[in-house]
Amino acid sequence: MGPAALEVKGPFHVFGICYLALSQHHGSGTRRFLPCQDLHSALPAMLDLVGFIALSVLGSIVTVVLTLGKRSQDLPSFKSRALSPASWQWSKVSSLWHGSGDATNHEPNSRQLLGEIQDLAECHETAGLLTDLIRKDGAGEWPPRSNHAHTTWPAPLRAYRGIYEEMLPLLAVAKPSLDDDVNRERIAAFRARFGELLSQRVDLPAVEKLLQAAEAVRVAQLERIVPLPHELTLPWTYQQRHFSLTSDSGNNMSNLVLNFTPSASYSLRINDPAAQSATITRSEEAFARIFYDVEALGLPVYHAVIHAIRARCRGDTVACLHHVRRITRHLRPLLRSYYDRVHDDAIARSAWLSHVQGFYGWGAGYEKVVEEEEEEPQWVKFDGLSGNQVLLFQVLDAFLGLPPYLDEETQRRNVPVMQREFVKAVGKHSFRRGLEKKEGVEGMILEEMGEILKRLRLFRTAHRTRAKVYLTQPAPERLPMTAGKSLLKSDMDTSLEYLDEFMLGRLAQTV
Ligand code: HEM
Repeated sequence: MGPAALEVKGPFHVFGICYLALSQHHGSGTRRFLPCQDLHSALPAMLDLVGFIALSVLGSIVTVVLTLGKRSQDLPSFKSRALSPASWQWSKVSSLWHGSGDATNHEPNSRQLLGEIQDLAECHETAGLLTDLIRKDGAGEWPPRSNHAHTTWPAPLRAYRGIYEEMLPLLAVAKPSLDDDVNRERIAAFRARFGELLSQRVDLPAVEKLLQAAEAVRVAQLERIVPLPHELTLPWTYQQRHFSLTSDSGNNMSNLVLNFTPSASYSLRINDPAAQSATITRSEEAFARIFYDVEALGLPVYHAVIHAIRARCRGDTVACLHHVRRITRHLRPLLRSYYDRVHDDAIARSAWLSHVQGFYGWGAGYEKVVEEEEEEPQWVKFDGLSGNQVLLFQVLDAFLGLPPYLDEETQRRNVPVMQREFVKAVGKHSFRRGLEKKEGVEGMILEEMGEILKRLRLFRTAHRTRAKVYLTQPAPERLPMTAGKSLLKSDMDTSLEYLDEFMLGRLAQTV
């Protein structure tokens, strides 16, 4: 995802709280203030940032509720609904040989896929890790279904939802002001109101008690930069620990995917439909929905990945081919959710940079890093949310034996630990490079994997072009910045060159 505009080094907002089970964001503790000049340049965006905190909090609430309430109900049935792998997968083996294996009508639904994956947990490391990921971070579902029925939430958490609703109209302005005094005044008014509502309505000891009940281990609090109300930072710290993420900025799962209800309606908005144009609100939703769809349509891909690996391990090349073909087939609708939306008609270029991207993209917060040879700790800025955190692409890359796009440190900051482990195991068992036979079923598998690679290259080529179009829209109130790479160079042309290096580099690696 991308770029955006303003570098908010400041507060890091909270959250990725939405994770399903107590996800992340941070917390309280010591904070550093930004240098004045950074704060000054960041002013127009601060409102958004603080607004985002509200959303994050809401997310964390959702997460907590889901964790506490839903797991116990869902997990047993998750198991009982499992299908036997043999019940569907071999129905059209003969057609595979002719490359026409269309098992669409035999594809299990997501409930069945979940059951299948769980049944395989004991059989293969990748299935075991995916099962853990789905059970612990998804409460038995994938993508995680957060509980948006807030009247059912534990009482201490309900206050957050009310505050979100009250603050929503103040989150975004139709036309960002370039006048610093005006912005400063809005920011101060926003924060004052937000702080007032939080301190009046949130029973923090009760919130903490609830969160403590869901957590077994206590760890040291993380340091922060901008002072945020304790009512926000405390729940975030718990979630951050639960998901083993260090970034204060949240991530794709917490800040986007979990804003959808179990029936896939977009629930936690940034732009208030009562106050913003339809173009803005439609663009925001279309953008967010790509990430939700990619994860929802990713489940059969993950299922096919573990089956393909397992089949390969036991030397069953026909089964392996079948599952590799399932991956290719599922990629079509999955990538369509990107292709059909990332254009001006669905996500207006005039709205994206100014009213959508910033909320997701700001890299807020710093991490203290002590290098061996350095006496003084270094402060490393967190990235915001980026498409580079999406599980699906990491799994596909690993399956094809490509090196990870994100380095280990960035993964540790922005990718939940269970997702990291699943991806790592898939990479460990990747077999494409070991396929030598150019004929027979092995040759067909190799060819099919080449098809997946081709689709990935196509996505990366299209993404490079489309991203540039969105990044080059005028947004004078912002500094050049991207979600994944934080503050860029001083002007957009140089910044684009810099970004292009990453995208081009990744394209070159996709072979
Ligand atoms: C208009 C919207 C978007 C823009 C401007 C944009 C921009 C960018 C930029 C500049 C990068 C390279 C820097 C980085 O690593 O963050 C990037 C990486 C990436 N983006 Fe986006 N992005 C957008 C939407 C999306 C969407 C909707 C997806 C997928 C659902 C996505 C998936 C990725 C992935 C997987 C990467 C990592 C590099 C790769 O695998 O090729 N992006 N994006």
